[in-house]
Amino acid sequence: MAVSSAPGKVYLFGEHAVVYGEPAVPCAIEVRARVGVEQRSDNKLRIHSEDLSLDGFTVEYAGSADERPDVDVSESLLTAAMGYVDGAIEQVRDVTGDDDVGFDVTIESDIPLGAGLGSSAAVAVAAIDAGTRELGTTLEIDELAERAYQTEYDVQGGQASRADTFCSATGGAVRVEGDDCRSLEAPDLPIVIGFDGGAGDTGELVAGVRGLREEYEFAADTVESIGDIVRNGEQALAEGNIEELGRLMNFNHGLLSALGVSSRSLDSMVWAARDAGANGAKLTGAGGGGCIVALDESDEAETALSYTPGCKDTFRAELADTGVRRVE
Ligand SMILES: Nc1ncnc2c1ncn2[C@@H]1O[C@H](COP(=O)(O)OP(=O)(O)O)[C@@H](O)[C@H]1O
Ligand SMILES: C[C@@](O)(CCOP(=O)(O)O)CC(=O)O
Ligand SMILES: [Mg+2]
Repeated sequence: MAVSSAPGKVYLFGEHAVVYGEPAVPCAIEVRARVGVEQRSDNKLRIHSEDLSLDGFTVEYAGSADERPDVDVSESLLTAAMGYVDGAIEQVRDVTGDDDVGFDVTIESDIPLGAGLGSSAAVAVAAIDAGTRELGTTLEIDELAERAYQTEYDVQGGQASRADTFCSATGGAVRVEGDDCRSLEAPDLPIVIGFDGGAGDTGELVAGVRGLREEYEFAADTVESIGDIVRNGEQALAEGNIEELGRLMNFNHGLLSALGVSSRSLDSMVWAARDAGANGAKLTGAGGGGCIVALDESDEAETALSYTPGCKDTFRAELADTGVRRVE
Protein backbone atom coordinates (compact mmCIF):
# COMPACT_ATOMS: atom_id res chain seq x y z
CA MET A 1 0.00 0.00 0.00
CA ALA A 2 1.14 3.57 -0.74
CA VAL A 3 -0.08 6.48 1.40
CA SER A 4 0.19 10.16 0.50
CA SER A 5 -1.19 13.24 2.20
CA ALA A 6 -1.87 16.67 0.72
CA PRO A 7 -2.87 19.96 2.38
CA GLY A 8 -5.93 22.14 2.04
CA LYS A 9 -5.65 25.86 1.32
CA VAL A 10 -7.15 29.29 1.81
CA TYR A 11 -7.36 31.93 -0.88
CA LEU A 12 -5.76 35.20 0.18
CA PHE A 13 -7.10 36.58 -3.11
CA GLY A 14 -8.55 35.75 -6.47
CA GLU A 15 -10.93 32.74 -6.31
CA HIS A 16 -13.54 32.66 -9.08
CA ALA A 17 -11.71 35.33 -11.13
CA VAL A 18 -8.86 32.82 -11.57
CA VAL A 19 -11.22 30.62 -13.60
CA TYR A 20 -11.27 33.41 -16.27
CA GLY A 21 -7.52 33.94 -16.47
CA GLU A 22 -7.01 36.49 -13.68
CA PRO A 23 -4.25 35.69 -11.17
CA ALA A 24 -4.97 34.23 -7.71
CA VAL A 25 -2.92 33.70 -4.55
CA PRO A 26 -3.85 30.67 -2.45
CA CYS A 27 -1.79 29.47 0.57
CA ALA A 28 -1.56 25.85 1.69
CA ILE A 29 -2.53 25.28 5.33
CA GLU A 30 -1.82 22.43 7.74
CA VAL A 31 -5.08 20.53 7.40
CA ARG A 32 -4.62 17.40 5.32
CA ALA A 33 -6.31 14.62 3.42
CA ARG A 34 -4.51 11.25 3.61
CA VAL A 35 -5.20 8.69 0.92
CA GLY A 36 -4.02 5.08 1.00
CA VAL A 37 -4.11 3.09 -2.25
CA GLU A 38 -3.56 -0.65 -2.47
CA GLN A 39 -3.63 -2.66 -5.68
CA ARG A 40 -6.23 -5.46 -5.81
CA SER A 41 -6.06 -8.77 -7.56
CA ASP A 42 -9.26 -7.96 -9.53
CA ASN A 43 -10.33 -4.85 -11.50
CA LYS A 44 -12.69 -3.45 -8.84
CA LEU A 45 -12.46 -0.16 -7.04
CA ARG A 46 -13.30 -0.10 -3.35
CA ILE A 47 -13.49 3.33 -1.75
CA HIS A 48 -13.62 3.72 1.99
CA SER A 49 -14.02 7.24 3.29
CA GLU A 50 -14.03 8.14 6.96
CA ASP A 51 -14.71 11.83 6.87
CA LEU A 52 -17.57 12.71 4.60
CA SER A 53 -20.45 14.62 6.15
CA LEU A 54 -21.96 11.25 6.95
CA ASP A 55 -20.83 8.42 9.16
CA GLY A 56 -18.28 7.10 6.71
CA PHE A 57 -19.07 4.64 3.96
CA THR A 58 -17.58 1.95 1.79
CA VAL A 59 -18.43 1.24 -1.82
CA GLU A 60 -17.10 -1.42 -4.10
CA TYR A 61 -17.72 -1.54 -7.82
CA ALA A 62 -16.08 -2.45 -11.06
CA GLY A 63 -15.98 1.00 -12.60
CA SER A 64 -19.16 1.60 -14.53
CA ALA A 65 -22.01 3.51 -12.88
CA ASP A 66 -24.66 0.83 -13.36
CA GLU A 67 -22.50 -1.71 -11.57
CA ARG A 68 -22.50 0.39 -8.42
CA PRO A 69 -24.21 -1.31 -5.50
CA ASP A 70 -26.87 0.30 -3.36
CA VAL A 71 -25.42 1.86 -0.29
CA ASP A 72 -27.19 3.61 2.50
CA VAL A 73 -26.47 7.20 1.42
CA SER A 74 -28.23 9.49 -1.02
CA GLU A 75 -27.35 9.04 -4.68
CA SER A 76 -26.28 12.67 -5.07
CA LEU A 77 -23.95 12.55 -2.08
CA LEU A 78 -22.43 9.32 -3.30
CA THR A 79 -21.93 10.61 -6.85
CA ALA A 80 -20.37 13.80 -5.53
CA ALA A 81 -18.17 11.91 -3.11
CA MET A 82 -16.93 9.45 -5.69
CA GLY A 83 -16.41 11.88 -8.55
CA TYR A 84 -12.96 13.10 -7.54
CA VAL A 85 -11.72 9.67 -6.49
CA ASP A 86 -12.97 8.11 -9.74
CA GLY A 87 -11.27 10.90 -11.69
CA ALA A 88 -8.03 10.48 -9.76
CA ILE A 89 -8.00 6.73 -10.39
CA GLU A 90 -8.57 7.43 -14.11
CA GLN A 91 -5.42 9.56 -14.02
CA VAL A 92 -3.48 6.78 -12.27
CA ARG A 93 -4.58 4.32 -14.96
CA ASP A 94 -3.63 6.82 -17.66
CA VAL A 95 -0.11 7.30 -16.25
CA THR A 96 0.57 3.60 -15.90
CA GLY A 97 -1.32 2.51 -19.04
CA ASP A 98 -2.92 -0.25 -16.98
CA ASP A 99 -6.68 0.17 -17.55
CA ASP A 100 -7.80 -2.95 -15.75
CA VAL A 101 -6.07 -2.54 -12.45
CA GLY A 102 -8.30 -2.39 -9.34
CA PHE A 103 -7.62 -0.64 -6.04
CA ASP A 104 -8.69 -0.36 -2.43
CA VAL A 105 -8.73 3.37 -1.66
CA THR A 106 -8.93 4.66 1.91
CA ILE A 107 -9.47 8.36 2.59
CA GLU A 108 -9.02 10.12 5.92
CA SER A 109 -9.40 13.85 5.83
CA ASP A 110 -9.23 16.72 8.33
CA ILE A 111 -10.52 19.12 5.69
CA PRO A 112 -14.22 20.00 5.88
CA LEU A 113 -15.90 19.06 2.65
CA GLY A 114 -17.12 21.71 0.21
CA ALA A 115 -16.17 24.48 2.62
CA GLY A 116 -13.63 26.37 0.53
CA LEU A 117 -10.53 24.77 2.06
CA GLY A 118 -9.81 22.69 -1.03
CA SER A 119 -10.73 19.19 0.14
CA SER A 120 -11.35 18.14 -3.47
CA ALA A 121 -7.88 19.21 -4.62
CA ALA A 122 -6.18 17.59 -1.61
CA VAL A 123 -8.02 14.30 -2.17
CA ALA A 124 -7.20 14.34 -5.91
CA VAL A 125 -3.51 15.17 -5.35
CA ALA A 126 -3.03 12.58 -2.59
CA ALA A 127 -4.97 9.85 -4.47
CA ILE A 128 -3.06 10.31 -7.75
CA ASP A 129 0.26 10.41 -5.92
CA ALA A 130 -0.42 7.30 -3.83
CA GLY A 131 -2.00 5.41 -6.74
CA THR A 132 0.89 5.99 -9.15
CA ARG A 133 3.45 5.17 -6.44
CA GLU A 134 1.56 1.96 -5.65
CA LEU A 135 2.18 0.97 -9.29
CA GLY A 136 5.83 1.96 -9.15
CA THR A 137 5.83 5.46 -10.71
CA THR A 138 6.72 8.57 -8.71
CA LEU A 139 5.40 11.67 -10.51
CA GLU A 140 7.21 15.00 -10.63
CA ILE A 141 5.25 17.59 -8.63
CA ASP A 142 4.32 19.59 -11.74
CA GLU A 143 2.84 16.56 -13.48
CA LEU A 144 1.02 15.55 -10.31
CA ALA A 145 -0.49 19.05 -10.06
CA GLU A 146 -1.48 19.04 -13.73
CA ARG A 147 -3.19 15.64 -13.47
CA ALA A 148 -5.03 16.66 -10.31
CA TYR A 149 -6.18 19.79 -12.18
CA GLN A 150 -7.52 17.59 -15.00
CA THR A 151 -9.53 15.70 -12.38
CA GLU A 152 -11.06 18.91 -10.97
CA TYR A 153 -11.68 20.22 -14.48
CA ASP A 154 -13.62 17.10 -15.45
CA VAL A 155 -15.63 16.83 -12.23
CA GLN A 156 -16.48 20.56 -12.17
CA GLY A 157 -17.84 20.36 -15.71
CA GLY A 158 -14.94 22.00 -17.51
CA GLN A 159 -14.79 24.98 -15.14
CA ALA A 160 -11.75 24.92 -12.90
CA SER A 161 -8.45 26.67 -12.36
CA ARG A 162 -5.07 25.20 -11.52
CA ALA A 163 -4.91 27.19 -8.28
CA ASP A 164 -6.16 24.65 -5.70
CA THR A 165 -4.38 21.64 -7.12
CA PHE A 166 -1.04 23.38 -7.72
CA CYS A 167 -1.14 24.84 -4.20
CA SER A 168 -1.99 21.48 -2.62
CA ALA A 169 0.73 19.67 -4.59
CA THR A 170 3.54 22.18 -3.91
CA GLY A 171 2.56 23.69 -0.55
CA GLY A 172 3.34 27.25 0.57
CA ALA A 173 1.89 30.36 -1.01
CA VAL A 174 1.49 30.24 -4.78
CA ARG A 175 0.46 32.44 -7.66
CA VAL A 176 -1.58 30.99 -10.48
CA GLU A 177 -2.59 32.78 -13.68
CA GLY A 178 -3.91 30.50 -16.42
CA ASP A 179 -1.31 27.77 -16.83
CA ASP A 180 1.44 29.87 -15.24
CA CYS A 181 1.88 28.41 -11.73
CA ARG A 182 4.66 29.52 -9.38
CA SER A 183 5.62 29.52 -5.70
CA LEU A 184 5.80 32.81 -3.76
CA GLU A 185 7.89 33.88 -0.80
CA ALA A 186 5.43 34.58 2.02
CA PRO A 187 5.81 35.81 5.58
CA ASP A 188 4.24 33.79 8.38
CA LEU A 189 0.66 35.03 8.22
CA PRO A 190 -1.67 35.17 11.27
CA ILE A 191 -4.45 33.19 9.61
CA VAL A 192 -7.74 32.62 11.43
CA ILE A 193 -10.49 30.47 9.92
CA GLY A 194 -14.20 30.63 10.70
CA PHE A 195 -16.40 27.73 9.56
CA ASP A 196 -20.20 27.91 9.45
CA GLY A 197 -20.58 24.11 9.33
CA GLY A 198 -22.01 24.32 5.81
CA ALA A 199 -20.85 23.79 2.27
CA GLY A 200 -21.28 25.22 -1.20
CA ASP A 201 -21.44 23.42 -4.53
CA THR A 202 -18.31 24.55 -6.37
CA GLY A 203 -19.60 23.66 -9.86
CA GLU A 204 -22.90 25.51 -9.32
CA LEU A 205 -21.27 28.61 -7.82
CA VAL A 206 -18.74 28.81 -10.66
CA ALA A 207 -21.58 28.48 -13.16
CA GLY A 208 -23.44 31.33 -11.42
CA VAL A 209 -20.49 33.70 -11.76
CA ARG A 210 -20.02 32.65 -15.37
CA GLY A 211 -23.67 33.51 -16.09
CA LEU A 212 -23.42 36.97 -14.49
CA ARG A 213 -20.20 37.66 -16.33
CA GLU A 214 -21.82 36.80 -19.66
CA GLU A 215 -24.96 38.80 -18.92
CA TYR A 216 -23.50 42.03 -17.53
CA GLU A 217 -20.43 43.94 -18.58
CA PHE A 218 -20.13 45.27 -15.03
CA ALA A 219 -19.90 41.72 -13.72
CA ALA A 220 -17.08 41.02 -16.19
CA ASP A 221 -15.47 44.28 -14.95
CA THR A 222 -15.87 43.04 -11.36
CA VAL A 223 -13.96 39.87 -12.25
CA GLU A 224 -11.19 42.02 -13.80
CA SER A 225 -11.12 44.24 -10.71
CA ILE A 226 -10.50 41.15 -8.59
CA GLY A 227 -7.44 40.59 -10.80
CA ASP A 228 -6.27 44.14 -9.96
CA ILE A 229 -6.69 43.40 -6.24
CA VAL A 230 -4.56 40.28 -6.62
CA ARG A 231 -1.76 42.21 -8.37
CA ASN A 232 -1.75 44.72 -5.49
CA GLY A 233 -1.98 41.88 -3.00
CA GLU A 234 1.13 40.18 -4.36
CA GLN A 235 3.06 43.37 -3.74
CA ALA A 236 1.74 43.62 -0.17
CA LEU A 237 2.62 39.97 0.44
CA ALA A 238 6.19 40.46 -0.82
CA GLU A 239 6.55 43.46 1.52
CA GLY A 240 4.97 41.57 4.44
CA ASN A 241 2.49 44.46 4.77
CA ILE A 242 -0.29 42.82 6.80
CA GLU A 243 -2.43 46.00 7.04
CA GLU A 244 -2.51 46.35 3.27
CA LEU A 245 -3.15 42.63 2.80
CA GLY A 246 -6.15 42.91 5.14
CA ARG A 247 -7.55 45.97 3.36
CA LEU A 248 -7.29 44.21 0.00
CA MET A 249 -8.92 41.05 1.40
CA ASN A 250 -11.86 43.18 2.58
CA PHE A 251 -12.19 44.66 -0.90
CA ASN A 252 -11.95 41.20 -2.47
CA HIS A 253 -14.77 39.94 -0.22
CA GLY A 254 -16.97 42.86 -1.29
CA LEU A 255 -16.53 41.99 -4.97
CA LEU A 256 -17.16 38.27 -4.35
CA SER A 257 -20.29 39.27 -2.51
CA ALA A 258 -21.35 41.40 -5.51
CA LEU A 259 -20.88 38.31 -7.67
CA GLY A 260 -23.40 36.49 -5.49
CA VAL A 261 -21.17 33.90 -3.85
CA SER A 262 -21.28 35.06 -0.22
CA SER A 263 -23.99 34.13 2.27
CA ARG A 264 -25.49 35.48 5.46
CA SER A 265 -23.32 33.30 7.70
CA LEU A 266 -20.13 34.04 5.72
CA ASP A 267 -20.92 37.78 5.93
CA SER A 268 -21.57 37.61 9.69
CA MET A 269 -18.28 35.79 10.29
CA VAL A 270 -16.43 38.33 8.11
CA TRP A 271 -17.96 41.21 10.10
CA ALA A 272 -17.34 39.53 13.46
CA ALA A 273 -13.64 39.20 12.60
CA ARG A 274 -13.39 42.78 11.33
CA ASP A 275 -15.23 44.22 14.35
CA ALA A 276 -12.82 42.32 16.62
CA GLY A 277 -9.91 44.16 14.99
CA ALA A 278 -8.75 41.71 12.31
CA ASN A 279 -6.66 43.32 9.57
CA GLY A 280 -9.10 41.93 7.05
CA ALA A 281 -11.49 39.07 6.36
CA LYS A 282 -13.03 37.39 3.33
CA LEU A 283 -14.71 34.20 2.26
CA THR A 284 -12.38 31.56 0.85
CA GLY A 285 -12.99 29.24 -2.09
CA ALA A 286 -16.20 28.89 -4.01
CA GLY A 287 -18.40 30.37 -1.23
CA GLY A 288 -22.13 29.78 -0.73
CA GLY A 289 -21.29 28.54 2.77
CA GLY A 290 -18.22 27.12 4.48
CA CYS A 291 -15.22 29.13 5.59
CA ILE A 292 -13.87 32.64 5.91
CA VAL A 293 -10.23 33.57 6.31
CA ALA A 294 -9.13 36.49 8.49
CA LEU A 295 -5.75 37.95 9.39
CA ASP A 296 -5.31 38.72 13.08
CA GLU A 297 -2.19 38.63 15.25
CA SER A 298 -4.23 38.79 18.46
CA ASP A 299 -6.77 36.25 19.81
CA GLU A 300 -9.64 38.72 19.41
CA ALA A 301 -11.02 37.56 16.05
CA GLU A 302 -10.94 33.90 17.08
CA THR A 303 -12.72 34.71 20.35
CA ALA A 304 -15.32 36.87 18.60
CA LEU A 305 -15.94 34.16 16.01
CA SER A 306 -16.45 31.55 18.72
CA TYR A 307 -19.39 33.65 20.00
CA THR A 308 -20.80 34.47 16.56
CA PRO A 309 -24.14 32.84 15.74
CA GLY A 310 -23.63 30.92 12.52
CA CYS A 311 -19.97 30.14 13.25
CA LYS A 312 -19.59 26.48 14.14
CA ASP A 313 -15.83 26.26 14.46
CA THR A 314 -12.89 28.62 14.49
CA PHE A 315 -9.19 27.86 14.51
CA ARG A 316 -5.82 29.30 13.67
CA ALA A 317 -4.20 27.78 10.57
CA GLU A 318 -0.47 27.29 10.09
CA LEU A 319 0.94 27.70 6.60
CA ALA A 320 1.88 24.29 5.16
CA ASP A 321 5.36 24.59 3.65
CA THR A 322 5.20 21.05 2.28
CA GLY A 323 2.61 20.08 -0.30
CA VAL A 324 2.17 16.40 -1.06
CA ARG A 325 3.82 14.21 1.56
CA ARG A 326 4.79 10.63 0.77
CA VAL A 327 3.86 8.93 4.03
CA GLU A 328 4.36 5.27 3.14
N1 LIG B 1 -12.91 12.74 2.77
C1 LIG B 1 -13.33 12.67 1.52
N2 LIG B 1 -13.70 11.48 0.98
C2 LIG B 1 -14.16 11.41 -0.29
N3 LIG B 1 -14.31 12.47 -1.11
C3 LIG B 1 -13.97 13.67 -0.63
C4 LIG B 1 -13.46 13.84 0.70
N4 LIG B 1 -13.21 15.15 0.89
C5 LIG B 1 -13.55 15.77 -0.26
N5 LIG B 1 -14.00 14.91 -1.18
C6 LIG B 1 -14.48 15.25 -2.52
O1 LIG B 1 -14.42 16.67 -2.70
C7 LIG B 1 -15.73 17.23 -2.91
C8 LIG B 1 -15.84 18.63 -2.32
O2 LIG B 1 -15.10 19.52 -3.16
P1 LIG B 1 -15.53 21.01 -3.46
O3 LIG B 1 -16.99 21.12 -3.67
O4 LIG B 1 -14.62 21.50 -4.53
O5 LIG B 1 -15.20 21.76 -2.10
P2 LIG B 1 -13.81 22.02 -1.39
O6 LIG B 1 -12.75 21.67 -2.36
O7 LIG B 1 -13.83 23.47 -1.06
O8 LIG B 1 -13.80 21.21 -0.14
C9 LIG B 1 -16.65 16.22 -2.27
O9 LIG B 1 -17.95 16.26 -2.85
C10 LIG B 1 -15.94 14.90 -2.59
O10 LIG B 1 -16.20 14.49 -3.91
C1 LIG C 1 -14.10 29.02 -7.25
C2 LIG C 1 -12.71 28.45 -7.51
O1 LIG C 1 -11.87 29.52 -7.96
C3 LIG C 1 -12.09 27.88 -6.23
C4 LIG C 1 -12.87 26.76 -5.59
O2 LIG C 1 -12.28 26.38 -4.35
P1 LIG C 1 -12.96 25.29 -3.40
O3 LIG C 1 -13.14 24.06 -4.22
O4 LIG C 1 -14.28 25.85 -2.96
O5 LIG C 1 -12.01 25.10 -2.27
C5 LIG C 1 -12.81 27.40 -8.61
C6 LIG C 1 -11.48 26.98 -9.20
O6 LIG C 1 -10.50 27.76 -9.15
O7 LIG C 1 -11.43 25.89 -9.79
MG1 LIG D 1 -12.70 22.12 -4.43
